[in-house]
Amino acid sequence: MALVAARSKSVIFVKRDLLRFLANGTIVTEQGNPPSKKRWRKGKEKKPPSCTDDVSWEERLADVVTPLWRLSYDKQLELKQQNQEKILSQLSGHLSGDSPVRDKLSFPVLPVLPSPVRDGYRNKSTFSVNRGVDGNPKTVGFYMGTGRKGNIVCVSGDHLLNMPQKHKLVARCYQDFIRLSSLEPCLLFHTGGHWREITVRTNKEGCTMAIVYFHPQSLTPAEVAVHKAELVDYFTQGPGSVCQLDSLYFQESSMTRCTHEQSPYQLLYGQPHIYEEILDFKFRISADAFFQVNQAAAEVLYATVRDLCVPNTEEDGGQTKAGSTLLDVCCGTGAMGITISPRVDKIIGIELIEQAVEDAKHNAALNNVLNCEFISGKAEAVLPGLISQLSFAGRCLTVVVNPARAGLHHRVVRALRNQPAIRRLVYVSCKPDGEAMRNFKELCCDPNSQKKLTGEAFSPTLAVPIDLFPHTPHCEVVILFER
Ligand SMILES: C[S@@+](CC[C@H](N)C(=O)[O-])C[C@H]1O[C@@H](n2cnc3c(N)ncnc32)[C@H](O)[C@@H]1O
Repeated sequence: MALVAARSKSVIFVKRDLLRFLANGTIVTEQGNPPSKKRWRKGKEKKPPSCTDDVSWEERLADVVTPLWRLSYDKQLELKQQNQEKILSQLSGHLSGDSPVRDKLSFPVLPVLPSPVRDGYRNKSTFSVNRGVDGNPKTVGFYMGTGRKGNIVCVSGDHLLNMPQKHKLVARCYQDFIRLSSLEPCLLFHTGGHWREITVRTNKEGCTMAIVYFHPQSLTPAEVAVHKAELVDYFTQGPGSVCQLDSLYFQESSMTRCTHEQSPYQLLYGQPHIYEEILDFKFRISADAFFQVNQAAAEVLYATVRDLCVPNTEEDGGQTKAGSTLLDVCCGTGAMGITISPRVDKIIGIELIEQAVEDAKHNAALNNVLNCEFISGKAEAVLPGLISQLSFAGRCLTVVVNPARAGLHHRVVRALRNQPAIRRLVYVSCKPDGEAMRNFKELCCDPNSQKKLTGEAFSPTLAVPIDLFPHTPHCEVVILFER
């Protein structure tokens, strides 16, 4: 599903830009060519096929998942820079009342900070199960096409540049396991079957967690238990032991995505958590919790966020800013707040996923950070009341927000905008041209009593793009708003 979605807008945009970018005689393939018998030529010259060439399924998949893979990393960064500037000039244009004009930026956009690791950087991958190119319905990889059109093809991700070897190995073993299993795969929910995706999480040290998703259909718990035992046996004693899994989870789910509360993540084997290090802080991550997918680039991101939230601290000799509070909205496992905690008096984090909040509390204690408090709930439900309860006399209130792609709920934007104690707001987004743009405009527009945006307007004063996703068109951007 995710892949099908990823294929839409951004891929089309990149195709167009790639064509423009490579205009000097290089032809970029079109999507939708028929499958080819040509095999993937690993290690050979990356020659882009012409529009008339047959294109292998592997190449087509790489063009969808990592559409910049043919470009040098410098060219990828150049393209991302242009894209970020184009998106952010929309905001400038909107604020000045002009139509958005390219290059007309009213605030600086720094050069994209590169990812320290370019290949195999992902620490989390989810592989689907579907019909392969050879028609085998027990194929583990990434699928293209849609169920509605009946043209789904699942292709192994072994050649994808952003995927680490360990994730590929676990996916291959899972495919081997389900091919041995007597149960059918669950290709479409309404047509039955059981084996669904597998998610693999790894950390810098190579620890590995696998989460298998399973549709129980009408199986009894005792029948499901037999297949869970086979799965454990395969990965601990059988051929899958080559993966050296540190944890094996199992989730029985009859929906596309279930939270732990809706259907618990069952630990079948090993350690309940995976740990990651960022800027010398250690973080526990639960099966269900969000964590940035590129650990090395996440360090660049968190250092940037910290410096924009609490600047000049180095010059102050690393002193805590007296009377300062930081609100970390959509805080996940607490990584942003905790990495900023030495520089402020108090951190308050808000997060929807309960397991992530538990992780955040644990992480504060794990790092001996005593000035953090984490609240579980929807930011739109928690924040308006919280902001009105806090006393700000003489206190400096800074906010960092890092919502999911859906952006911030308008009640959150309203509460932030209408609290005069907030002078600095740092917005972190992996999709600034989507719902986040609506948030930016509401933070910065003239006061509007109809929309209940009565507080003084913010202005964007600096943007720092950071490349967390080499070979893809995506980029994280950190925008500083001040007033
Ligand atoms: C992009 S992640 C950022 C997490 C964290 N800042 C980090 O760097 O790891 C977005 C987070 O927002 C949480 N979230 C989504 N909707 C939310 C809401 N309405 N209220 C609070 N948190 C929400 C998600 O569970 C997820 O942990």
